[in-house]
Amino acid sequence: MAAAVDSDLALLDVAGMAEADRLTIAAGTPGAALMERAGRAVADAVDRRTPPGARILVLCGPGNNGGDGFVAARLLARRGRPVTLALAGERERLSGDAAGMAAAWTGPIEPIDGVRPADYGLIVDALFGAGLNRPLEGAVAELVEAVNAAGRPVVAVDVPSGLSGDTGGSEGPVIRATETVTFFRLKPGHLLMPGRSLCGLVTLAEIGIRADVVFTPERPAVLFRNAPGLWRASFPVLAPDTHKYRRGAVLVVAGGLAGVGAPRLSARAALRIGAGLATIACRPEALAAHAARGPDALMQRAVADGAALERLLAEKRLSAVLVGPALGLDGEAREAVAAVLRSSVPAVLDADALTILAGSAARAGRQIARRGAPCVLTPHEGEFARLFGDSGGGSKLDRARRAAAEIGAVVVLKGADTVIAAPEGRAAINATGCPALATAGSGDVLGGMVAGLLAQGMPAFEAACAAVWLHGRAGEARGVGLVADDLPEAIPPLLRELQDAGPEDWSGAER
Ligand SMILES: NC(=O)C1=CN([C@@H]2O[C@H](COP(=O)(O)OP(=O)(O)OC[C@H]3O[C@@H](n4cnc5c(N)ncnc54)[C@H](O)[C@@H]3O)[C@@H](O)[C@H]2O)[C@@H](O)CC1
Ligand SMILES: [K+]
Repeated sequence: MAAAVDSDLALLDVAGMAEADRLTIAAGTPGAALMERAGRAVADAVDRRTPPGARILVLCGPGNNGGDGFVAARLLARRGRPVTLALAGERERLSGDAAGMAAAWTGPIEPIDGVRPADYGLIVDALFGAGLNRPLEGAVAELVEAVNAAGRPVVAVDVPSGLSGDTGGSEGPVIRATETVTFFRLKPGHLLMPGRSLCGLVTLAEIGIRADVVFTPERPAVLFRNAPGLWRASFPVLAPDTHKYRRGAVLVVAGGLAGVGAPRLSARAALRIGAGLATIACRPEALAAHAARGPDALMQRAVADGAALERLLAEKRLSAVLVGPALGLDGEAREAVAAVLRSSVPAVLDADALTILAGSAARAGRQIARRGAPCVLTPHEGEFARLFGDSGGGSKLDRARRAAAEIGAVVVLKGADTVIAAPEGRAAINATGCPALATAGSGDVLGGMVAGLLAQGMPAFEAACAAVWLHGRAGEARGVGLVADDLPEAIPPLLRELQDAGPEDWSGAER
């Protein structure tokens, strides 16, 4: 993996950020210098958000997050801002750089009880950041509720207080921020739900942490936010002399008459994302129904049983297979999933195929290991739970990563904060998309997009990340009122946008 190329998109969890801090300090940058720059970034965000006369309330906690708050307060006061600073805890108990920054603050330090957030034009939340280790309670919890009730703009330092930077969750009250200023790299909690919706705008500030010291070939980034920079290098490009088989042939394994629509959405999406050929393998009784519906570019083949499907899967020119959408759960459906798992074609398992594997992740893992071709699983939370149970618990990121390692396949755990995890440990969190994507058939389109990219030779993790990102953007492009049929049609303009931007400009399309 090209760690250097991807490190801009890296995410750091709490432990990773502490390590980045430690390595940078060991390489010669004092911790106080980092804190000074962090505080300045916060003060700059406040300046951008408030008119000069607005009263600013800075709420500081007992650790380094509070230290950043002391710096911001000092700089804002120096810029002529009316600043009130309140400290949760006792000043004498501050230590290290935070104590140094408190000493440099020459204004009064108020206790937090008695502070009325509604009296201020903006509130800086520097109560707790990466060091949060238990739910907020007592006076601090009440203060957080009062801040949220005041309805004033809130600039949170690093993460909204009460939120876990690792999981995006909280077990007690949590600040609802207008903007969150974080440092060096985003944290998983900024992207995972509900964290993403509590952070407001997330601003990333460079504070002098050295990427070249933090990410090295021996210690590459493994967590990422999903953006074109993560997969652009392997995204298919049409060769001038290409032909349809070289572009890749996708087989979508469908069920009977009752499920004609879903596999067609998948096949259409595979074609739209660039596969040269898409064929639907269906039960004989469904053949006429498939043939009667567009688009004419789609092919259909009747397969009477598992053996017939195996012959199709053995065709040399086939380059990816998708099984699951509206497949059904009967004996024939089971045979189809087994045939795909025995084949050596890059595969996407979705929907009913995942339900068929429910409770047998270990056996499926052995089959996947034997097949020696990439495999991508695209469960939503329900399918994931049926297949992997709680997968050891923890955050959505933790669960997806453990599941991918367990089953030896790329796992796409879908939702507003889709996580894509590879078996060797890499994972990405996606932030494109919109609630309108929660509609029937949307997942079938995604499965087809992954299969279409696999068919074009994209590695499984990159194919899954690209498909998820583009699927989200397609949803945004169509917006409210979309139906799944719209999504494949929204793909070509996105491909053109990416193509026209050129590799060096793709960062402009990142989100
Ligand atoms: N890691 C880095 O590279 C940098 C970190 N900085 C700041 O440092 C922060 C992390 O600092 P700390 O590790 O000191 O952690 P925090 O400042 O987040 O909080 C730690 C303190 O809060 C207490 N605490 C935790 N949860 C509590 C709860 N629920 N109720 C009451 N007390 C609680 C802990 O016992 C500890 O005293 C970051 O979030 C960031 O704002 C910046 O100064 C710049 C550089
Ligand atoms: K905070």
